[in-house]
Amino acid sequence: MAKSTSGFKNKRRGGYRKPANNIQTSGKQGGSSSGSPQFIEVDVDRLSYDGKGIARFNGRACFIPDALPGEKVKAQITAANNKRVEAKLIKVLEASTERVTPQCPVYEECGGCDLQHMSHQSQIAHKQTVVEQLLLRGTDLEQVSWHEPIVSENQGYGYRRKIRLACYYDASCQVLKVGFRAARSKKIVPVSDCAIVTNEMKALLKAVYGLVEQLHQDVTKTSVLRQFAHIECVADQDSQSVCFRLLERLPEPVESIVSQWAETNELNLWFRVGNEPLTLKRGMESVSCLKDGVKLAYSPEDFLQVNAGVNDNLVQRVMEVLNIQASDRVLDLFSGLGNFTLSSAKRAKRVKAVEAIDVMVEKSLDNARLNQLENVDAEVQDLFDEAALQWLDDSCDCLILDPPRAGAELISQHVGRTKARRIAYVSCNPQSLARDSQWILQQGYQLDSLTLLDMFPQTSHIETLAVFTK
Ligand SMILES: C[S@@+](CC[C@H](N)C(=O)[O-])C[C@H]1O[C@@H](n2cnc3c(N)ncnc32)[C@H](O)[C@@H]1O
Repeated sequence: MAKSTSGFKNKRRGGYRKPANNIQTSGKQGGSSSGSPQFIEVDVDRLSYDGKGIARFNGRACFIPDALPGEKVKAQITAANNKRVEAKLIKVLEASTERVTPQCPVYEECGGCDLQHMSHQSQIAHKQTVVEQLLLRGTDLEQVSWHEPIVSENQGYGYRRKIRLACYYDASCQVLKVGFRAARSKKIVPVSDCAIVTNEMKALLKAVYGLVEQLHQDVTKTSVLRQFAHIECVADQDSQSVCFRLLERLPEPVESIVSQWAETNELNLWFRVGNEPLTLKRGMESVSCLKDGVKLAYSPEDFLQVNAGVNDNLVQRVMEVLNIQASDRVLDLFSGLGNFTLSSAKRAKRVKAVEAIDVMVEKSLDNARLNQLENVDAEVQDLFDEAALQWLDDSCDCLILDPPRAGAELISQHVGRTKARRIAYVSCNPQSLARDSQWILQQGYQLDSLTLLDMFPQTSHIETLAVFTK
């Protein structure tokens, strides 16, 4: 793979996130006392959990995005306090063998990815190390055992099937800007050549930018272009959908330009205007198909796992490790549209799906009907609320947990009450996973295995499957 060894430009031009712990952004401790920029040359020793290179500088940890362990780099200090220094990469002086050339033409500006400069294999190894360190630190475990990771194809490119495009009408140049936000900034970066999206999404992006161009020609009223808040796009082999999130309804002639555009590109077209309900203007709800034949209907605004290939393998792996028997009751918590519910229902006696959003609960029941599954119950519950514990006692043989980043602390604290023999915990935050694992272990479960899920390659987001048994 091609290596980029020098002249690596700063990719954080768009802005700088002021660190929380009272860090100075003036020259007092970080820059020179005159306030002029301070450049340093340092050796990078390791990566932080969120993928920044860490070096030592004057006895403090110095965090440098885009730098890799084993590299000597020139960096510019952007902020500092007594404990830590923040710096931006100016130049790689000696490159790591793990450094690769990012495929995306807008990688340096866009806030979407932060690890494209690291080989795909090293990203996976790094993420595995982070999970292991956090688990060993946060629990009484002395070692953990790993399954083969579930790896994204194509070296971790071309996988993302769902994106949200930010929109901003720039009155100074009378232009509607559409794209991803730059890192820690409101600036919008056009992403017509985004390298991490699916081929179908690439085609859809081309179509969206074509529509934006047409609107600039046909719609002269700025009051119309201001109405675009954001655009949700979903595109994979199964279907392509777009949802325009609008502040106010578009005038009829403009709406018909958009409808005609959707017709020409054979897209499912949705609008959400202000707080009004989501409406399907053209086409139909999308349906995603899993390997085991399960069909999942969804709209572009629903939570959908962004990496279809990894998700499909994940669902099958969860089914395997839970080893669901025909007499089993399965409890699927944080169930969304029923991604795990339906495959479980094909194997189990009965499945109960629990989720906070009522629309998702309704859709999971619709999805059960779509798959002719009659053994699914679904209900709305806030699983961070003590009231959710009332029905936990002796509720299942197998438990699936797939919480948001905050994790599932309350449920983990009481998980023994479910009487589950096996637990599959799908985590998108290794810190909450480590905390919750300790609660689960304290109730007599053992951690059987971990699987690194390469759900978000080229980014520092970490997804893991942890399997507990009793
Ligand atoms: C990571 S998603 C997983 C969804 C689903 N399991 C899937 O694979 O598509 C987390 C889900 O938890 C739901 N959720 C978030 N907070 C919740 C809460 N406090 N109680 C119950 N569900 C919640 C979200 O609405 C979302 O559907």
